[in-house]
Amino acid sequence: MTELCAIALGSNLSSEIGDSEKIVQAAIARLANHPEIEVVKVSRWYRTKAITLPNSAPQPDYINGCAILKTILNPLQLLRALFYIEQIFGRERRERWGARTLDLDLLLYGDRLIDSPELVLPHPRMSDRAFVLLPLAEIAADWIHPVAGISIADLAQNPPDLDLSHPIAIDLVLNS
Ligand SMILES: Nc1ncnc2c1ncn2[C@@H]1O[C@H](COP(=O)(O)OP(=O)(O)OP(=O)(O)O)[C@@H](O)[C@H]1O
Ligand SMILES: Nc1nc2c(c(=O)[nH]1)N=C(CO)CN2
Repeated sequence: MTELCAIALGSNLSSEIGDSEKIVQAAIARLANHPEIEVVKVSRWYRTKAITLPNSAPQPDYINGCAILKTILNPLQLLRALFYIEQIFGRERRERWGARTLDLDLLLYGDRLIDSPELVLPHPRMSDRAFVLLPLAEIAADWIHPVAGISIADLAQNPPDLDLSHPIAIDLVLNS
C-alpha cells in the first residue's frame, strides 16, 4: 500500500558536492532515484537564520525546504532510507541542533501517530518551526495535522518561532 508522506530538508554546511543549495537539490534527486519512493512535490527553498540551543555558538544560515513523497516503505523503512541519504551527503555528527550538511526529518506519514524511541510521528517539533511550516504550507496546505487537528495552512499562519523573542528571517532564495 502506498502512503503520502512529508519530509523537511535542511543544510547549513557545504560538502565536496557544493553548497547547501546544491546539497538539498541533490538530496531530492537521490530520493527520486529510490525505487520505492516517488517525489510528488517540492517546495521552494528558503534561507533561514539558524535556530540554536541557548548559549551555543552561532551557526551559518540554513537552506530549508519540504517535499511530499509517495512510498510503499513503512515509516521506519522510510526513516532509515532518509538516514542513509543523510550519510551519503556527509552528515557525520548527530549532535543535537548542531550544524550539518544535510538533515532529513520525517514530518508526516499519512495520518499515522507513532511514539517510539527511533521515530515520533508527526515530528514533535514541526509545529514550532517556521522553517518547516512555511515551505510545507506551499505543498500541503490542506493536510490536517493529525495531532493539532488543523491544516498545515492554518498552523503556518502563526508560526511560533516568528515571535519577537525568537526572530527568524526567511528569504526566498530560489524556485524549485
Ligand atoms: N520524525 C522523525 N524524523 C527524524 N528523526 C526522528 C523522528 N522521530 C524521532 N527521530 C529520531 O531523532 C533522532 C535525532 O535526529 P536528528 O539528529 O536529526 O535531530 P536534530 O535534527 O538535531 O533535532 P530535531 O529532531 O529537533 O530536528 C534520530 O536518531 C531519530 O531516530
Ligand atoms: N533555521 C534552521 N534552524 C535549525 C534547523 C533548520 O533546519 N533550520 N534545524 C535544527 C535541528 O534540526 C536546528 N535549527
